[in-house]
Amino acid sequence: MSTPQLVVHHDKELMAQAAAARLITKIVDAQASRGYASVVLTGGRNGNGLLAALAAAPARDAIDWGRLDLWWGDERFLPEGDAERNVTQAREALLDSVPLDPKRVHAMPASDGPWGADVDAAAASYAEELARAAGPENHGAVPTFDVLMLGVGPDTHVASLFPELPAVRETERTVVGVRGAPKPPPTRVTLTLPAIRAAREVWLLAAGEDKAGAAAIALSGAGEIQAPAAGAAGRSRTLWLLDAAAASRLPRSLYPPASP
Ligand SMILES: O=C1O[C@H](COP(=O)(O)O)[C@@H](O)[C@H](O)[C@H]1O
Repeated sequence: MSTPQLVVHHDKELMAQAAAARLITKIVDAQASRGYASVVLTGGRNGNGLLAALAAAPARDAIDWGRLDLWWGDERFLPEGDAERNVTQAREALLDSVPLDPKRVHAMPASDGPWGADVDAAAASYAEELARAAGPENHGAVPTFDVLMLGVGPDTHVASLFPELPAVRETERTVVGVRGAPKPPPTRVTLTLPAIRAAREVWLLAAGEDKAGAAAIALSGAGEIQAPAAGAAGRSRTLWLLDAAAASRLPRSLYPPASP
């Protein structure tokens, strides 16, 4: 696993714009070298802010939207079209305004889908969808995502991995159902830490004063069961994208960087 790197922007608007620019470059580079790119989206305010910034960026037209696979890190297990579903919010922020290939948009199941209210069956079906997309080098688990984004919650949760709940302890399955989440809605579907760690790059997004405590805890050596954000890392890069407010309680040894 890679060691976290930090980039701190002045405010959350700038953070969203800079992260969107970074994502455009990543996608364009992956498409140039491999023919397609694979990105995992996050829900939450910071993730949706990034998507809105991407929608407003003229350079978005550099992306070949038809050769982009989109997955989700987690979903609120609600009916299709519910305004609180992460996919609904992503569609509003960006996806409805770009020419994606619908077959490459892998939304997580809804609570009124083929598995009804059975969140475990819904999670298992998403795991199967991921496994079908994985290549032989991925050992049948999940594709090697180019970038996997995670909004960091004020309690250090990422995706729907909440402190101390069973999902954050999962070591075998790639996707699990969550019940009793402390943030509504209580029932969710989430990638697990093993699936997250299969990504080439993991980007953690934290903007706003309410994220300052979470960033400080996760980056100060906390365990992943107590602070799930501490366990999120990419194979080749782990990037924390913060604004100054979210970085305000980081230990001096981490930020600002020591001068030579
Ligand atoms: O519920 C969720 O919350 C987190 C963080 O959201 P934020 O609004 O505090 O930024 C998000 O990462 C996750 O995908 C989402 O389902």
